Amino acid sequence: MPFALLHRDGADHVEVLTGDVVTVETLAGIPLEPGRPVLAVIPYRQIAERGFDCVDDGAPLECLLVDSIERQPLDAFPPGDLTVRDGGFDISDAEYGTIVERVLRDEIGNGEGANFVIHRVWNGTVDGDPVEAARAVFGRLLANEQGTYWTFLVHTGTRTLVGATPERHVSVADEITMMNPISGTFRHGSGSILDFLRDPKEIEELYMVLDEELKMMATVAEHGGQVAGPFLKEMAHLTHTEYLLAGRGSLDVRDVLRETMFAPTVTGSPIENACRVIARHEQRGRRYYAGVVALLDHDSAGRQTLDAPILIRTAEISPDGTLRIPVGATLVRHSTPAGEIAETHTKAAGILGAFTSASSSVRETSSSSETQELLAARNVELARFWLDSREPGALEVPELAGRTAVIVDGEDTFTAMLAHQLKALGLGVSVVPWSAPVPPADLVVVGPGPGDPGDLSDPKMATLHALIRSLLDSGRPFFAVCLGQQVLAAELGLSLVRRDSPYQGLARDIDLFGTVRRVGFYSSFAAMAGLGVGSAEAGLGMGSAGVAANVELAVDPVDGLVHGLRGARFAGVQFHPESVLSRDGVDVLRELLPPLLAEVVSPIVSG
Ligand SMILES: C=C(O[C@@H]1C=C(C(=O)O)C=C[C@H]1O)C(=O)O
Ligand SMILES: NC(=O)CC[C@H](N)C(=O)O
Repeated sequence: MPFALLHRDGADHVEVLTGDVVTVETLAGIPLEPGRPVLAVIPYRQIAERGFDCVDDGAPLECLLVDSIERQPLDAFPPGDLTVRDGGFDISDAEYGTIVERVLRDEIGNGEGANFVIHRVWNGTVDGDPVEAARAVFGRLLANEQGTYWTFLVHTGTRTLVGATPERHVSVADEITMMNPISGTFRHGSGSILDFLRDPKEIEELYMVLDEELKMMATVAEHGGQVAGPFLKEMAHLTHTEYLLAGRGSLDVRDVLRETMFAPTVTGSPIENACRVIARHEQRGRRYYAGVVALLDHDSAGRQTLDAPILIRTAEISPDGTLRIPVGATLVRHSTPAGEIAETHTKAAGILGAFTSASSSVRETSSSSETQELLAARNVELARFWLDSREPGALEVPELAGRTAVIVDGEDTFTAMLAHQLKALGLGVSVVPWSAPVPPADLVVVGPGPGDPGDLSDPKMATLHALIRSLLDSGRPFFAVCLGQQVLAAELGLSLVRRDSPYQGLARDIDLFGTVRRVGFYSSFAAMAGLGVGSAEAGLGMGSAGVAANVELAVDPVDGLVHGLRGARFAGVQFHPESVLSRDGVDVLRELLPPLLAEVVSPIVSG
């Protein structure tokens, strides 16, 4: 008989759900009707619905069609007894460390993205009835774990999932959509929480997933939103750092689930390429790891609701007693194999501890005025654009108001954030994929994207080079961001270099055409100023006829790499004005865009 036990978000009770289970192929196939909640167990392979790569292990999308929900007190689920044997990770520490090295060198170092989560699986065998074992563990997690978003047990008849996940993936209630990026992991007893909070790797990791989830929010909360945090997420064995994002949207909750498959905290960014990187380096399916369990329902006013935590810190027990506990770590430019190996052990320890011992000893309260100060300091240099709410029209620029922009997406949904910013400046904005024709607009924006900008055997790069060339030749106004900027620089005759140390998820102050700007980078490549390295104007005699003589470069005085460039009808920046890391991103757009549209007759106006 299928059932689920849910202890949600610190409630004083457990919800006991029963009903029948159906298997569906797609998220759109989840049968959602008023008056009958559905608990859907969504495997990672579902990400193929977005057209993204994954190793297909055939794990089914199962839905519990809920007939009854009963509330029971927490003490109705005491910790129980069980035995686990033959345990160990499927890939050794050494093998995992080798994968970490490879991802840092071949992927992050090569412009494929900023952060990637690679998992490994602790396998064992549970003696006796698997459902009874899962109940015993559920009771132990209720008693011993803390800071969980959901502690739960789902038994679909064919499989049993039991876990204590800290992380809300996405929720919708009262028309408010919320997401909760959690990243940064401190193992209790491993030193000082203050050192953890000051560690640049842990700080940058959280910013990167904040950026990636803001991209998702820009799609699913189209009416705008706000960021709260950072906060500490204190669990029994470890403490994480987190932000909470809230916004207003109007999508069907199944579309919200599809647009957010799956969290960057368990995949990476940019997400589409992260899925390729994961498939390439993991070479096996993820089953339910990094997927979600989702409760879909309607409220008393008939509006849809959704509550969906991420399937991490979750064990799967098969009918034959096979136990799987998958865990992963976020790999970023500062990662070390030893550090990430240790992190997978730390994360496994919470849920594994519930299988191997009835009590949990480690528990710490880390919050203090010092921790609060360190957390608060993290927002000081972030973009107020994403942190504050403002009156409609507050940022409008007269030269841009009423004009149109089309953003060409190079496989990084930073374009959704750019679209928000350009709309705030007054532009009418559309976004098209790089593979589609570019429709008429006053301004073309060539967006960021993963990959090596010089690799013309890559169809995306070839297309973007051709696009930039035709924009240069036609004199149509355009703006280029990151990958777009690299392609633009190459078309202007500058050479591209791979940075010794990637600028993936890095904020810094730069001199941009005479003004100091704090901006965020997500790049491994950059253009090198040809002549006159170190000067702000090195554009003369760069080769490519016609345009080069009038190009102004913003060059880093230390390494001679180009942060930005501009001509009469175009401008490009190597950083991301749309990133939450770019405190001055909107100001840069307000400076660089209006001159591009000066004296241009709108094709819309001229018909
Ligand atoms: C990937 C996992 O956890 C995620 C990754 C974290 C990190 O890298 O610091 C922290 C919390 C989770 O968002 C996992 O538990 O398997
Ligand atoms: N964000 C981007 O556009 C990155 C561009 C390029 N792939 C690099 O890493 O340099």
